[in-house]
Amino acid sequence: EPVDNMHAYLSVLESRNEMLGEYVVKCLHTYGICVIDNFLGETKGLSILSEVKALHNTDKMTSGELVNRSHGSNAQRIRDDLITWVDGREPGCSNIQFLISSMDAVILKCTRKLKKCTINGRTKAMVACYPGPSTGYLRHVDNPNKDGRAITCIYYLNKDWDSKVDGGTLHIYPENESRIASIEPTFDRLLFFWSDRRNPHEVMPTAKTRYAITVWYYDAVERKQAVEKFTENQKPA
Ligand SMILES: COc1ccc2cc(-c3cnc(C(=O)NCC(=O)O)c(O)c3)ccc2c1
Ligand SMILES: [Mn+2]
Repeated sequence: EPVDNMHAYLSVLESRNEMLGEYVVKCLHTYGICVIDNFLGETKGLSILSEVKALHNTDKMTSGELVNRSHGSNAQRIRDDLITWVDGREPGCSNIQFLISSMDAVILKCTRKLKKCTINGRTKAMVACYPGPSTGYLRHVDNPNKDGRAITCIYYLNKDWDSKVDGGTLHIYPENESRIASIEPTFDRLLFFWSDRRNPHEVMPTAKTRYAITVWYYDAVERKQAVEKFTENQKPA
């Protein structure tokens, strides 16, 4: 019966998220990085990709440019990605919303098992496009100054991507490690890594358009302190 099938489907999904959560926790504790391939499957991945392309083609994305102010006028471009923030309820973003819920479902299975961090919230989803050709994004740390972000979660949407030809590899330089993690932004790939100084990383120049959707998960304690500090600084003297 359809209801029984739905129950069966949901229990399979539940146990898959349980298994994925275990894997993510183990990888983060061991390497600080975790890659899951074939996260949502071809059909769902393609429907998310079509929504992202629509955002790009209807000029919903703006330059995330973070110009290096210290260079003044001859500002050196650090990155040339286009971005837009979505919470998933916008029209034409229902598949992006499904992705965000799927990311949340895995993180929910991790949060009790992660040592020294309690995940209690997240940012909206940042839909990013590195337009080919692009300079990529110079080496940086997502959260260098304790703004509350604990885990970076990136979903890649690039079909038939060959980094030897197309570039766009994400290099992560885990501190205390001599090895570099080279992650190709391939279709339906999900990546987690600690957002703080443990994981400096950079996006190599890309020859063609490169799409990704990123969500940052907050650590409850660090986020509370960051918000308190921010509001403290906002109070008139
Ligand atoms: C204040 O407004 C903003 C707006 C957008 C922002 C975007 C980033 C960001 C950080 N990291 C990456 C990255 O590492 N991508 C790795 C990959 O795509 O494989 C990336 O693409 C984008 C950081 C700060 C921002 C601040
Ligand atoms: Mn980053």
